[in-house]
Amino acid sequence: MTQHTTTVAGVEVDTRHWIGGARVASAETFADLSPIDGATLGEIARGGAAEAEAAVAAAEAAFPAWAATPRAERARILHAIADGVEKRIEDLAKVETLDNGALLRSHRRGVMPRVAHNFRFFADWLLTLGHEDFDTRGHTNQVSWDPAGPCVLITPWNAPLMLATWKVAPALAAGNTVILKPAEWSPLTASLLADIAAEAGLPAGVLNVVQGYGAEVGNALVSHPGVRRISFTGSVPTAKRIAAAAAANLTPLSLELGGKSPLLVFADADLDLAADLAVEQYDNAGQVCLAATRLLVESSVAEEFTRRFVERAEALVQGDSRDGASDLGPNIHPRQLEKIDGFVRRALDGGARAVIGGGPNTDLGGLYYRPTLLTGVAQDSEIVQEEVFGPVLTLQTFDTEAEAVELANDTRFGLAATLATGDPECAERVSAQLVAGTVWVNCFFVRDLQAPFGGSRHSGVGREGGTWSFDFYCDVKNTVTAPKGWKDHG
Ligand SMILES: NC(=O)c1ccc[n+]([C@@H]2O[C@H](COP(=O)([O-])OP(=O)(O)OC[C@H]3O[C@@H](n4cnc5c(N)ncnc54)[C@H](O)[C@@H]3O)[C@@H](O)[C@H]2O)c1
Ligand SMILES: O=C/C=C/C=C(\O)C(=O)O
Repeated sequence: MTQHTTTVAGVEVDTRHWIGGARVASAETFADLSPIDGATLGEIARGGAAEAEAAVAAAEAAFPAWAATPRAERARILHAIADGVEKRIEDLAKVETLDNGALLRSHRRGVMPRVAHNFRFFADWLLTLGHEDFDTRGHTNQVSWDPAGPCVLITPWNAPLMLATWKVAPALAAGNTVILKPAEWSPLTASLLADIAAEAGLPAGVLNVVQGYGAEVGNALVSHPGVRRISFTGSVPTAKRIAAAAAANLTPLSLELGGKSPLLVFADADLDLAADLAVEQYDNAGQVCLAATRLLVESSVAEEFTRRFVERAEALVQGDSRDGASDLGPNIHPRQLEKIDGFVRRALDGGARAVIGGGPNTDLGGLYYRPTLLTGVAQDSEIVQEEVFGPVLTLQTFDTEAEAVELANDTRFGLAATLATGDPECAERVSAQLVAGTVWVNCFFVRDLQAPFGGSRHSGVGREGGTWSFDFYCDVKNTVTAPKGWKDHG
């Protein structure tokens, strides 16, 4: 008999889909492995075209009633989901850690509280959306935020529940129904979210979770003509496939993609702060889209900066993600480790030098890669141009502000940039010239959910966050009403 649940870190997780308020199995399953020790965490339902069809049908059927639910009631239910997340932070943190290998302490303290905040923030923001009235020659214009319909949300494995709920919450708040397809390398917390949402009173069919491979059920979902919005976070090659599928139905898209973001360190920077910011780029074993993986340092301080950076990087503890002393856990999957090592090997063969790291951590074995810093890298080399998505940074130097900007902008990405400088005018001048969705000055990863978030160039299409999320997830309407007794003689 097929098992429909698995117990992970003492937490029972349903391994089936959640469609129309019911658990649905598939004939086939796939194995979900833990990056920490390679253990099989569960056999997960492997959806295909039939499950995609059923999920879209459920989302279509649930849409009219949810769209007609008063905003205050939708907001109340989203807050109840946040309450449910907060009650289960420990369960969610433990399951996510085993599933994607990120640090347990980060999941407990930062990520899962942020998941709850995603729901609270968009519930509250919904209630602030105005009916902006304005006047045109006596006529009133009234802008309204109408729900769009079923939304397909496709998410990656590097921060599974955080990145999923950053889309689920605004999509639901806007009055849409949702089909969430989590990444196949980290499917578990999405299933727990389905339980939490049902317990919070979210009506059947409003949130559906479909498991399986991108090329199978993912492709069927994004190709479906009944879908009104597709929001995707993931890699550039997948984004191109999804955009092509969406084009056939003209389905509006939001794409949050990869990056190769710079950290610019100017000579007048607080070098301790700059080194702290640089070392932070190893967080989540480098599997962060926003990571500033290219350190661009003014020549006159490069040696001193490097010394302070290396001192900090060498103090990082690599080990089991459940251990509170660990700063860096494993990478997600053997394929990812091979990919990371391939980038580093080719860079070293091409003449780069590893200041620290440069290969897998053979003391720990498994999927641990040593935090790596490469110098002697050419601007047009693969290691400078392509996203590694592992704990690998490069360091290049510059002599002038203009050169710093030129290097910073010289990739096909434009997700984020971080500046370390003591001169606010320099920060302002440089920020104005950078191609990036977010620029942080003397800080990193400070995220206010009302801010626009997204990437330029190949880092994405569109922005989400605050009103930008509702702009995407709603059919925005303008109703123009003539004054009483008005006749157009025009
Ligand atoms: N900009 C951001 O906000 C952000 C945040 C996190 C990660 N990322 C990026 O995500 C990437 C890492 O994630 P990944 O390796 O999981 O990305 P990926 O593109 O391989 O997969 C992402 C998701 O897309 C699905 N998918 C794959 N093929 C599909 C298809 N043909 N149709 C529909 N769905 C399909 C996968 O199953 C998965 O759920 C990195 O490039 C990273 O920079 C971006
Ligand atoms: O790995 C990428 C992390 C992205 C972060 C967000 O999307 C966010 O903070 O909302």
